[in-house]
Amino acid sequence: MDDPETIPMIDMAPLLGGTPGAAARVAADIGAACRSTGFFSIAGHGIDPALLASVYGESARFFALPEAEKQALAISRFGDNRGYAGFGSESLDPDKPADAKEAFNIGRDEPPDINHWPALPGFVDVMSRYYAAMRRLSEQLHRAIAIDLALDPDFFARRIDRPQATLRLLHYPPHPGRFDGDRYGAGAHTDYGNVTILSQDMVGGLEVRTRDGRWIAATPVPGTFVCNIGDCLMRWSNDVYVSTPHRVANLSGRERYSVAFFFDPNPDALVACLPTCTDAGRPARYPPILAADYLRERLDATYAHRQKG
Ligand SMILES: O=C(O)CCC(=O)C(=O)O
Ligand SMILES: [Fe+2]
Repeated sequence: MDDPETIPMIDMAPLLGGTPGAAARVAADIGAACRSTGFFSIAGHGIDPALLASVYGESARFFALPEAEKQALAISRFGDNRGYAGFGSESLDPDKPADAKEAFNIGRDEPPDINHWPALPGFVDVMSRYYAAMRRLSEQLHRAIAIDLALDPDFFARRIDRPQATLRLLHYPPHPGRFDGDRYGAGAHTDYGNVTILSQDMVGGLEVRTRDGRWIAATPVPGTFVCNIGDCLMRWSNDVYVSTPHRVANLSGRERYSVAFFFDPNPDALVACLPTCTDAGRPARYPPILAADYLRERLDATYAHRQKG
């Protein structure tokens, strides 16, 4: 479990329907991963494979739309982190050239639904169902995290019931030109929120940096998701959990599609050092901050169009 070379595979089924003892063991496994590499894969998660297949189908249809139709939905037109991010609009690693990818972001769709949807029949229904399923899974992960951190198992529940969660469809064309180690599909970065749940196709290309600085492949495994801790939960847990750099290089010569779900707390959740993550030898390292302010800070650093001056 603590081998920094591999991303552990955790069967979530006992957490969802097992005895309290079995659930506690899953929580402990998740916690061990969150403390070491900050990455783990999950099986037994209960997500319908047919729904996931539909998400990939709709995603491919969306990215195949004419450029003008996609640009009409550009995030930069709306400024609310929803919509289309075209090639060159984003540098996850600000020291590198823009990422070789395009993306489409969907935020919470409870009324009023302020997402910028493409005119594709079926798209909204599929994405809304997947968003809801990912939200439930994120809540279950937070319950496990609370158990692992010796908090009330429901500690996070009322802090994540209006989450700032984003479903993000991603498309990486074959890497442009010869790979020179400079331009990535997604430059090295950490995620911003609490947890990310990622589905990737079988093409591969996601890499994770180990604690000792080497990059290891997060090899695709059918029917599973890759989960990782983001900076917000690292801060909340006083660095007990780690948010780990990762990147994507699509050197396969094929198109790569992935689907990320970034789950961040309620805007008004106070991210203040968790009581069980501090003691005399480990004072709180960060001042409290509202989750909305923290997320805004981090997004501003990524999107060129948000940068002022
Ligand atoms: O596409 C992937 O496999 C990972 C994407 C990612 O890390 C991100 O968008 O934050
Ligand atoms: Fe990421």
